[in-house]
Amino acid sequence: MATSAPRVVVHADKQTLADAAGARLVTALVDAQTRSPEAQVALTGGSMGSAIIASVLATPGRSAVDWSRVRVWWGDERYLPAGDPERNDTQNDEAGLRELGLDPQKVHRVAGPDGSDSAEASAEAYAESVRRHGQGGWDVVLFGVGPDGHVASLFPHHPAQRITDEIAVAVHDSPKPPPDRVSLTFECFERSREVWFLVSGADKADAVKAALASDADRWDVPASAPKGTEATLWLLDRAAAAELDPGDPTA
Ligand SMILES: O=C(O)[C@H](O)[C@@H](O)[C@H](O)[C@H](O)COP(=O)(O)O
Repeated sequence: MATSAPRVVVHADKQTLADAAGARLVTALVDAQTRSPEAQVALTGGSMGSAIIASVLATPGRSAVDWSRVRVWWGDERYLPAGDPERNDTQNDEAGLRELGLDPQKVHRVAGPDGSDSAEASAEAYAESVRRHGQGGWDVVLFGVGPDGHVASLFPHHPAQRITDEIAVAVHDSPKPPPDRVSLTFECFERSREVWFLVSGADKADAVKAALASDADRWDVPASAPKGTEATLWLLDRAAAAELDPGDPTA
């Protein structure tokens, strides 16, 4: 599948980055709804995953989106009971997701131990939901990036990232707590029109540099792998961009 080369956009600070990405997301969803009846977005956990939702909520133009026609997914989820404060969806809810006017039937949450027998069963059920309701692929996939270069719950040198021919996988022994997670796979992310990495802070600067290196290997730096078919955007604040070479064509 054709992929789009990464492009870097640097904002002054974390709040500006979140606000610009929030406005960008509103526009992307309006565009998606002019192409097809439903827009499909995959959200992320972590600090930027919540920050962009809070910014969308504060964007005046958000009413231009028909939120009842947006399908929401998560690139990964921590395998914890519904409502657990450590779950990505709970954190997104607290940031304002519930206030957007989404149709709860179209908000696809990953089952935790209260709704599935195992992380494997949860991953299989999630994959089935994607097959049933996400056939067209994602309009926008949001990723945070860890200081180790992970995306979603695909970690460097972790066997789960080697799994192909699956839509979603169970992840155990995650180096970032909690240890048990469910993640969409690299293969699944290939079905993305636009992939956006939202990265803030000096502790991420080395990971950003490594992911954008022309010889980056996904086994070492998972964030180097996902690419959109139409756009691959690295949306950074200045601190996260600090290690990029100003002469770099992507910078
Ligand atoms: O479950 C998670 O923790 C996330 O899905 C993870 O992939 C996150 O997005 C990155 O670790 C960045 O997190 P921060 O933005 O908090 O650094």
